[in-house]
Amino acid sequence: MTLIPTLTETLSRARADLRIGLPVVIGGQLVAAVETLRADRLETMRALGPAVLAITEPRAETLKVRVYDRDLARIAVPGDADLAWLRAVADPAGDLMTPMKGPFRSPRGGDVDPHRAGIALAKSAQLLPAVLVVPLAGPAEGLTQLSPGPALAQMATEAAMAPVAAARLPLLAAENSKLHIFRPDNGEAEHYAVEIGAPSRAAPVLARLHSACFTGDVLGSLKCDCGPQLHAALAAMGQAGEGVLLYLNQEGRGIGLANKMRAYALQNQGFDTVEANHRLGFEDDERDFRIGAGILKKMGFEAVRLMTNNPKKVAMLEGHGIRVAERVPLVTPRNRHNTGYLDVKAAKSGHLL
Ligand SMILES: Nc1nc2c(ncn2[C@@H]2O[C@H](COP(=O)(O)OP(=O)(O)OP(=O)(O)O)[C@@H](O)[C@H]2O)c(=O)[nH]1
Ligand SMILES: [Zn+2]
Repeated sequence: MTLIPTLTETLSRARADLRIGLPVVIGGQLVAAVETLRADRLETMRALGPAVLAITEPRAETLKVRVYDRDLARIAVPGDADLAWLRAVADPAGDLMTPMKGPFRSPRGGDVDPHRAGIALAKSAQLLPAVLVVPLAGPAEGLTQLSPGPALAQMATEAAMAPVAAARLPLLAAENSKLHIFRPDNGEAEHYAVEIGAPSRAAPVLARLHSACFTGDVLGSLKCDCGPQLHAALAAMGQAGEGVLLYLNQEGRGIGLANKMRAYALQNQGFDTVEANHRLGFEDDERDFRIGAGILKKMGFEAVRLMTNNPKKVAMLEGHGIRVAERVPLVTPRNRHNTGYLDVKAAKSGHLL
């Protein structure tokens, strides 16, 4: 029994630090998220040594920055660059109005795991994936400290998840329903499971893995198909008398609502849903599907009849120990606002629509 924080707990602190604008120390480097960095902290950091801005490969592609480190790129921060310059590299909002002017100088060689761990933390904090990295010579009192290798390994490991509470919850679609709450031990968002009826654990259960969409699920946005899919899935389970719907808090395919709104703003400039994610520096889909598989297993389900049009969800579930006995299509009506989005999902993401 010890009071010293575990690596998972330290990572959770580091994520919170980046969100509020505090740098963290990763492998002797001071690392700060560009999105939340304050001007006075930037000054303090720059006084310590040569500053490097680390961005992801998709963002580097947009900015025509050389990528020497596979999934990430480094830019030497010019002497006269201020916070606005850093933000313009990180945030594509102004790319078309005021394009960033290169050429960018890209350092090579050396250990980039601190940069990589910093970007992974920024992503998991749902910030723009861009971090400022400055070498640190002396001690850094009060700052969270991490070793890059173990930090990266831990972040790639499946989060432990525990059931927290459950209660009966009569729904319009099915009066005999129960809501279960699951909490990951890494400080990330809780996820929910709606259990309808009393499905047998011995046969494939009618299931839906639904990713949170505040705009579609709550506001009735016409830009996507999420709201109608959520209600159609619950209605189908109500009609069948049983089923399980996981409501996974992976808003915006895992990038968070703020970044999804940045992506929508880019879509208003003419980019499609996949291009917008890339310009922001994200992959098309940043969701961790092990979470859904883990919750199903925790609830005692081994096989599902999965309501989805996304073949990747089927493959991911099968890859993580849940047998998909059948794929049940979940096609909802098109409208003039979502038809382009649905076409792009079919063309670029392999959705069967
Ligand atoms: N980044 C981003 N996320 C979006 C956009 N439109 C919708 N989303 C998110 O996409 C996710 C859709 O999730 P799902 O409906 O579960 O997944 P799906 O991969 O489309 O697959 P199925 O609906 O099962 O066929 C939600 O988290 C939405 O918030 C967008 O333009 N950009
Ligand atoms: Zn949606």
